[in-house]
Amino acid sequence: MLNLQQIRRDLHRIPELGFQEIKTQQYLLSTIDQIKTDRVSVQLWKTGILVFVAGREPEKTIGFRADIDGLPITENTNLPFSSEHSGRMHACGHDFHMTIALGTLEQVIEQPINDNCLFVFQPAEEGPGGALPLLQSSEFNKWRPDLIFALHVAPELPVGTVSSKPGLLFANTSELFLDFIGKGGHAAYPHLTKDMTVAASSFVVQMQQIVSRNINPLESAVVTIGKMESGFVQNAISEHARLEGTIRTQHPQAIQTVKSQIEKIVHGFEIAYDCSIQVDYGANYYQVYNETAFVNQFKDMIKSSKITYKDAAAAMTGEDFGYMLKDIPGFMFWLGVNASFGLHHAQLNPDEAALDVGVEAVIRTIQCFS
Ligand SMILES: CC(=O)N[C@@H](CCC[C@H](N)C(=O)O)C(=O)O
Repeated sequence: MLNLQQIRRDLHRIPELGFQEIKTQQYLLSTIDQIKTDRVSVQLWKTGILVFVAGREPEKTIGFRADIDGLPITENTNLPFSSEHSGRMHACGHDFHMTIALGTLEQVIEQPINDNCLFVFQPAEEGPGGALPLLQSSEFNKWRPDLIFALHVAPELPVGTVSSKPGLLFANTSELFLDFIGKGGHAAYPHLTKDMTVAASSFVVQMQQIVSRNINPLESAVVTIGKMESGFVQNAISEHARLEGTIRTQHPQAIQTVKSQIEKIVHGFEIAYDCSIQVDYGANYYQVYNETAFVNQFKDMIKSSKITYKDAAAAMTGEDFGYMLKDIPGFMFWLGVNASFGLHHAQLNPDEAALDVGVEAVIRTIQCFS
């Protein structure tokens, strides 16, 4: 029997960024090898893995997706199994998602169900996005599921709890990268330079009015700059600044509204600061929109188990799983992991007691839809 706590800790030590999940893929493959039988077929897709388990009397294929990448965050938990990869951390719980998928896979192999199951270990959820190219791949389409679901850890929910809602669960997103190019020089001669620290700082503040003045107050949108870089030394004026952020909206079309406002501000700043500004929107994710019938069936099934069900509110998090739900019926739910620090925090430390709850919720969901 797989030791899920050990697996989670092993995976936690080796976080890798999107499409660089080489060690993670190796680790997953060797674990799958330990439990594989002749019912099981394994297919690699880039740094991800697809595992197909043939059912006893299959009428359809049920998919479960687990994302496998880490984040460019330096871990600060002091855990004995902290990240061994400098500047990388499983700060979004994907180590939990993978472990729960493996634990469920083991159970489905040991006690096969009627329908086929597809376990999707998907790379690059945090960026640049693995779900969309995977959906279009021949590897995925060979075993294309008839329905698919996924979970995400929720630090604010107690262990033993799951949560979901019909309709919109996660937002539409777009990454945002802005490069400001001006003219550097001595700190004492600002009049001879085009100072990109001042331009970029002012841009961050100006952008905060986009949502409040352009989005219907009854709808939601977020513009966040998570990273700001400028200059080399305290006594020189910076000729290059870079802002990295993300746009989130409740409605798909509102992403365009925000982008077009950003472009207007860019144009004004190029004139006002006599500089050039390059805009790159990086990866864009479609909203996670849950099918009502699946969520209701899931809710009823959970209520008949020891796990607690809570109705969720929509969140402004993003997920490229939204692309899968755009094409394939299904849903996503939150799994409580009771942690004091939230997702994307360097001190995130989910409670490992949630691993067994996750496996139970996933196996019950597969059985419920089979
Ligand atoms: C669940 C979660 O935290 N997902 C990420 C997805 C990132 C999408 C992309 N890199 C972006 O920032 O727009 C999130 O940050 O919500």
